[in-house]
Amino acid sequence: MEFGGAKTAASPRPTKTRNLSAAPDMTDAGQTRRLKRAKVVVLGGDNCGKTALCVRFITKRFIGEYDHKKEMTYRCRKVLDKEAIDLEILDTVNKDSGPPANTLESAIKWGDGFLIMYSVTDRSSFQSVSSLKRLIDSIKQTPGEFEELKDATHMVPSLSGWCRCHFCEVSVAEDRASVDAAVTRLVQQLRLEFHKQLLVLEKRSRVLHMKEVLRSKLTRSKTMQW
Ligand SMILES: Nc1nc2c(ncn2[C@@H]2O[C@H](COP(=O)(O)OP(=O)(O)OP(=O)(O)O)[C@@H](O)[C@H]2O)c(=O)[nH]1
Repeated sequence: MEFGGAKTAASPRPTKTRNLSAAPDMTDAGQTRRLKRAKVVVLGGDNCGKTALCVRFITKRFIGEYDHKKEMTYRCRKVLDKEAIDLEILDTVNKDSGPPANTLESAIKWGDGFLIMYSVTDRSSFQSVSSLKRLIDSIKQTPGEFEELKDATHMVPSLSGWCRCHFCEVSVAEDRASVDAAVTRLVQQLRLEFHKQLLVLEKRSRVLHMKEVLRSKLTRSKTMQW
């Protein structure tokens, strides 16, 4: 999970899909033991730059104004850290009163990884970071450390540690590399998680295999006694 400030110096889902470059589950590693696809959800307050970030990442361009009233899923194939990955990036809409809770919840259920954005020129967007992280933690059952936050609510490094998120400072307008770095960092974390899950699955299947071998040996020796 990532969160970041922007604007200066950071399914089955019924959404429109825009395929801006090429084609894309965590579980689909094939035999190559690598993460081939990932679903990323971009979250954040109103006008904090979510669409700008998605468009910048995919097309490399910053166009300034974005006609964006509905959530949109972008698909692209990217080579990040020298490995190709098919990404589905869901750009959520957060107009004024915010999206209906069920829309946000289903977006979070759908996603593998999350970019929570805020704008350094909009304090309220920064304040919404913690509620978004709480929502992700409750839906994905990931650990948060909210009870430890005391007076440091407005300090970014504290919020980053408190949220257990990596923090990136991004300028979508002026620094494309910072956008790529933020997404790459998220994909690195997803790859790490994927490999952890793979190891757990392999361990489980080895245990099951050993149990099966032992059971068949025991059955055979009983048969011989009879
Ligand atoms: N100066 C500057 N402006 C930015 C940056 N990123 C986005 N903006 C501007 O901020 C405004 C909002 O950007 P959007 O990408 O539409 O924000 P959003 O979060 O998708 O907006 P909604 O989903 O409609 O709430 C636009 O006018 C962008 O041009 C940035 O890095 N620097």
